[in-house]
Amino acid sequence: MMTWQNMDDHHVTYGCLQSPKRPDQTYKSFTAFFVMALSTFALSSPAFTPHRTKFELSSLISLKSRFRVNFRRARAAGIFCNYSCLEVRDVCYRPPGTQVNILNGVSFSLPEKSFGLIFGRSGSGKTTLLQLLAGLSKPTSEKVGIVFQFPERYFVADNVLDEVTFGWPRQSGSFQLKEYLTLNLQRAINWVGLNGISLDKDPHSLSGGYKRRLALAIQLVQIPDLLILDEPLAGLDWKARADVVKLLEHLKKELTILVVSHDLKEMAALIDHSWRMDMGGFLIEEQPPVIWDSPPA
Ligand SMILES: Nc1ncnc2c1ncn2[C@@H]1O[C@H](COP(=O)(O)OP(=O)(O)OP(=O)(O)O)[C@@H](O)[C@H]1O
Repeated sequence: MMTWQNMDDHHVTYGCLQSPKRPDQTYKSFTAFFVMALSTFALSSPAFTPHRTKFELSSLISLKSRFRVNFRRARAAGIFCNYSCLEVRDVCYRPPGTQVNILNGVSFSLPEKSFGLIFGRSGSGKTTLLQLLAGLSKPTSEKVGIVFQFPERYFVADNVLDEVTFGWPRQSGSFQLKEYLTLNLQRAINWVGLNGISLDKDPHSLSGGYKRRLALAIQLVQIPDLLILDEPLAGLDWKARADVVKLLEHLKKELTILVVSHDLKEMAALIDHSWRMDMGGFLIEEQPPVIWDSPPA
């Protein structure tokens, strides 16, 4: 296991982290996409204020080469990294200015095109893990889509089209990328069932369920190999919740999905693998206690 400590005193240790990826794909930089994802969704944790988001992005870029070194060492140490599997090994995290780890030796693997759920008590470190995965997965993954809690709070445009294309390259030299994104846009809109909605519509005027669909569509334009969702049902009424669950059921056939949620009963039918995050940031493979209407306090 290697230790990496960045300039801002984040303390992260990890052994190996590899995202789903087909063997025939070559590594490419998706910095533009990542900037788009993170600038669209300002992250809710104090560790990820917009100010910090900017810092994290620059850290990620500098982390890239170190990460590759670490990856090779991890393999040499006997950690198996399957190219069609998200593999996380021995991840620890301690925020700046603190002496206690929020995450402690977190390890898990999630096969391609399967649905993983992480559940656990408030404050156990679930969101922190997703934030870390969003950052650390960048150097080795083709495409990772991330939708954090209440993404609609961070919509910035006054029509659906501008919202989906926010952050797309504007300079003339990137025509090919724009063409690629435009072709994928229609597919993403169809995938989430937004095709009945006018692209002129103000995203803030959409219903709760449709706002969530829009947030998913923004990520799906890139056809991510891994889609990470933090509390995708939070704040929705029963109909919108049922619609989003149905949508996830559909997406699960196409993508690898990792979800953090307290809505265990509604997620139950989707789950292929699940883990409980215990206080102190310890992750344990476990079936969710679906007999409860809501998790115990
Ligand atoms: N930058 C930080 N500095 C100090 N403590 C932090 C920082 N970021 C998160 N924490 C603490 O880490 C713990 C885990 O937070 P996190 O948001 O990951 O929990 P969670 O399991 O996602 O909770 P919930 O289910 O309520 O969303 C909390 O006690 C939180 O206060």
